[in-house]
Amino acid sequence: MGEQENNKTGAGGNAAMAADEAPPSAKEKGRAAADPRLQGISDAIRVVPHFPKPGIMFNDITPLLLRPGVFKDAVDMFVERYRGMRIAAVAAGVLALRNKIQEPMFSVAVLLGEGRGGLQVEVIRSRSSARYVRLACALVDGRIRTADGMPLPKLAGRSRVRVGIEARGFIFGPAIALAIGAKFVPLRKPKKLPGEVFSESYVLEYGTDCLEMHVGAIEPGERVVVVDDLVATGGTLSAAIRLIERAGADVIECACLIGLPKFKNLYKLNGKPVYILVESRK
Ligand SMILES: O=P(O)(O)OC[C@H]1O[C@H](OP(=O)(O)OP(=O)(O)O)[C@H](O)[C@@H]1O
Ligand SMILES: Nc1ncnc2[nH]cnc12
Repeated sequence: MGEQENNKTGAGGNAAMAADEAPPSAKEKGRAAADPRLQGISDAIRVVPHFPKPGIMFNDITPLLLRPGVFKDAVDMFVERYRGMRIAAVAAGVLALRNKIQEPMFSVAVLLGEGRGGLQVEVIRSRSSARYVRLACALVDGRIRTADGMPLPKLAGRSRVRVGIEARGFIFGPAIALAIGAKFVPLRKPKKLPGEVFSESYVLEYGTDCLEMHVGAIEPGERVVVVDDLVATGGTLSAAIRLIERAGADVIECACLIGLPKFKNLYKLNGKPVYILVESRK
């Protein structure tokens, strides 16, 4: 699967669309551009030059959090986008399953074969040292084949999950999750979660880091939206997407309050779209 990215700004600014997706209609663009809440959100973000190190224009969301009306506007805009989103029954992408087959750390999938029905994969997912969950499925272009007759809806799942990335993602994620009736799954920095974890390293605008997620927090087939305050290089979101896909779940979209224009169109999110409310002012 080729990597492509898809930025959608709530401000209606230069959206770069995935090749196979229709561009937003003039009506959609007009509605987004006309939303008066976006100006208030943008104005409430403070840009601090040379923090945390020289050359970085730091986008500080704390002034926005001091203004409950603006904070609520930001949460509401995400809630309005995701509340009515129809959840399709797809367990995981072919890319994710192929990744699992190649990854010794998560060596839980075995390729059974490839036929007219698509790719047939046996997934054995470790939940704890004592217990294993065994699933067999085949996925190609969203079509699912079960190898042991497991009913499709049960395999695919229909639950909604909202994932928040430590630490600023935690500010927005739970509020949005509660409003849309989704569970909230924290992705944390290393050595914070007590249970068995998946780990992913990534590169930041100003360093490197690692994210962890509890094994079992997200089930195969669950549809997930990843929330963070800001996307710069996209390294954090990419790591989050990899973690979630390793759990066999499907990332529907990434949602960020702020996008940094200097990285626009440069980050690779495994073809996952990112919905951005406002672009950084400087
Ligand atoms: O697109 P990227 O280049 O990955 O950068 C974006 C990430 O950087 C910031 O978090 P940071 O790691 O500074 O930590 P914090 O949330 O704990 O403040 C921000 O909250 C995003 O998570
Ligand atoms: N310029 C920036 N401002 C705030 N958070 C960031 N995370 C990565 N780059 C950032």
